[in-house]
Amino acid sequence: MTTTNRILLGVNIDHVATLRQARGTRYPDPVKAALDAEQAGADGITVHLREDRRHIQERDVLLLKDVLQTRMNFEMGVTEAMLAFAERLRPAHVCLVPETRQELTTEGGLDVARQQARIQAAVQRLSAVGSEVSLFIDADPRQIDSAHAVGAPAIELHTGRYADAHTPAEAAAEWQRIADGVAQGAQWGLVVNAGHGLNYHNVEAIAAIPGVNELNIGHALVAHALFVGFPAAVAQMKALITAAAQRR
Ligand SMILES: CC(=O)[C@@H](O)[C@H](O)COP(=O)(O)O
Ligand SMILES: NCC(=O)COP(=O)(O)O
Repeated sequence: MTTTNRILLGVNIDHVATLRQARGTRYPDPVKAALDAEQAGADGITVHLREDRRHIQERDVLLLKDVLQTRMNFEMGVTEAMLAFAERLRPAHVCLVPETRQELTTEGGLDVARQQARIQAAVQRLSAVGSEVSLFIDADPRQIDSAHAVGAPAIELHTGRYADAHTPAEAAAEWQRIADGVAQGAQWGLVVNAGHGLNYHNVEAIAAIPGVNELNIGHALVAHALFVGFPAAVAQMKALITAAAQRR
């Protein structure tokens, strides 16, 4: 496995939009948050255009496409409408995620193993317009093998179960599952990212896993920004993960 001490921070701005949508106002603007995040050290900006449009809107994505100086990581469900939208948008990265309307948040990874043909077709369509396609999956050996089999160049391992662990033993077991998943993905030559539920208290152990390329972090960062401001929240997270990655 080729390892590097460098780790990237993808800042997810969905929940800036959540606050705006709660009142139907023009503020706070996720586009401003994205620009502030870039200035504070974000390596990329992640947005999830959900089918129910509960937070990010098309308007946000189109504006971001024009103004971002880093790169957009566009999260989307695997539907014909979203595929057609992404083909027109041509983001630098697309992350395919599972989506259901009732869920509070993305509760698990994409089941690539059970829908290989459908995911492979999506990977091919998005790769054809120049996007690097990543699959948001659980750190499950079968799903990682399937991600490789369908031709995805990248995966993002779902860290939600690690973040939600109730005991240190449970967290350690989930951490090990993720570390094993990173090693397996790297053996296949995949770019391995991780994210979901990461915060200022639990992120360092994940950032210290050799081979992790990028962490996508949103909810905790936006929450912290309420108290310290968006640039400081991003800078603190970037410093934390950069220092942790030095310990690899
Ligand atoms: C796919 C993922 O983990 C994040 O984008 C997350 O979905 C943030 O948005 P929600 O909280 O709406 O799930
Ligand atoms: N893909 C995970 C992501 O973008 C951010 O998830 P969260 O930090 O908002 O839970």
